[in-house]
Amino acid sequence: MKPRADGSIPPHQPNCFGCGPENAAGLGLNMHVDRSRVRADLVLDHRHEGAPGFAHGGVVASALDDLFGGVLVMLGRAAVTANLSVDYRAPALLGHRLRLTGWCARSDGRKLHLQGELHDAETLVAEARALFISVDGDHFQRSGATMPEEWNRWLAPVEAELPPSKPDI
Ligand SMILES: CCCCCCCCCCCC(=O)SCCNC(=O)CCNC(=O)[C@H](O)C(C)(C)COP(=O)(O)OP(=O)(O)OC[C@H]1O[C@@H](n2cnc3c(N)ncnc32)[C@H](O)[C@@H]1OP(=O)(O)O
Repeated sequence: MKPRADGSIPPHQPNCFGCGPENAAGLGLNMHVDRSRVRADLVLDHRHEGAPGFAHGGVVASALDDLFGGVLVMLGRAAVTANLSVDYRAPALLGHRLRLTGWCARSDGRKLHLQGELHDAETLVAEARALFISVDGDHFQRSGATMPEEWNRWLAPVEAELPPSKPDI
């Protein structure tokens, strides 16, 4: 799995909660590569509500987690979230166009240290740090479900160091 020629990132799989177009309960993220970052716009609605008019914090965390899944595609690494930390800086308002940005701060063997931000125009709404751990195909066999064809190439183990990247926002 890799970004398309136009920089857009294909869904992890059609039913992915974050980016799958066939998941009616999903967030419908459309991600794209912008230099060494991944970006996506997100408009949340009443399905995602916590306090009246505000997005649920868990939904914000899910969006950032899946955005990191887009960074994995950009990097060509198959990995899973080991740790995700979110600082909520301002309420995420329903109906507003929110912008997600994610990048790889550094890698250390199997460990990928990813960072991301969520903005509403110029307002920083949330920032996240995550530890992802590279995995191979055996990790996903445990569900017993059929893996998407395009994951096969992605799931080859990779140990090489990745160059650091920083956001430009
Ligand atoms: C196609 C795919 C794409 C999939 C993309 C699909 C869509 C993307 C969606 C977003 C991503 C998700 O939600 S993923 C779903 C949520 N995540 C999961 O289900 C993962 C569940 N956890 C696991 O399966 C496991 O714990 C792993 C794979 C993360 C690690 O297990 P392991 O492989 O046995 O490795 P282990 O030896 O424990 O750890 C390796 C090193 O990492 C460190 N380490 C491990 N966990 C942590 C931790 N929480 N905090 C600090 N450090 C940690 C260890 O100390 C060790 O350091 P050292 O001793 O080497 O120094």
